[in-house]
Amino acid sequence: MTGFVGEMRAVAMKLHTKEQAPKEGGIEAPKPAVWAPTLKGYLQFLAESEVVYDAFESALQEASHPEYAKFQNTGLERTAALREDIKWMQQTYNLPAPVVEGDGPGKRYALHLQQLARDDPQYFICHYYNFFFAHTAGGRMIGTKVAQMLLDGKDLQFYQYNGDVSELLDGVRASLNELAEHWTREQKDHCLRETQDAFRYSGMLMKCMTE
Ligand code: HEM
Repeated sequence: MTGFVGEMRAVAMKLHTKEQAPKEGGIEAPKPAVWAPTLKGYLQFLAESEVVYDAFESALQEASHPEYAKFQNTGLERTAALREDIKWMQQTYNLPAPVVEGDGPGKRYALHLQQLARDDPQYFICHYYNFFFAHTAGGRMIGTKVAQMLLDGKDLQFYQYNGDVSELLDGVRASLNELAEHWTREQKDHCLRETQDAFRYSGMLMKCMTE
């Protein structure tokens, strides 16, 4: 993959375990014990994720840095789809509305993103790339697995896009590369250094599935 997106991808792939991404993962980790998501936990994960997508999408709309406008209405937005899925899960499985706590992983990440969007565009863009692209790769794999285990194979709106997702991703890759052309080498390195934190925050969200 060319341009700065290629650099961001290479750093992200090294932070995967070999179990997660056998071809490119760089981390040797013991095989996890049986992974057992629950309906309640998965619903919580969707609700926490909605808060995070909303924070990303609102910050991009607000565009406190004008270059964020490139990432408005890309077709990768997920907030509306998540709202539908959350309603569907509650109704179908007769579950209470999930409560998103102020000190939970979704709200904490959202708050952090609001601050980064204002104060540190390179860090914010690093989170944007990792969060939105992870969802279409490993996120989709997890979604398929959970659907088979718990939802009778139901394909949630969260995993469905209007149009060909690989074309949507290519459009965003081109915008990311264009944006980074205006960055110095120091700014690019600064952006890449935030990848680990993007993994850390996403990891906290994913933990909800098994709780
Ligand atoms: C259980 C967790 C995960 C699994 C199983 C997983 C798996 C994968 C796999 C197999 C790929 C390669 C896709 C391909 O190009 O063929 C990938 C790509 C990627 N993953 Fe993950 N991943 C996980 C978690 C994460 C997390 C937490 C992040 C960061 C927040 C992340 C960020 C990315 C990015 C940025 C790519 C590149 C996507 C692209 O080039 O389009 N992944 N993941």
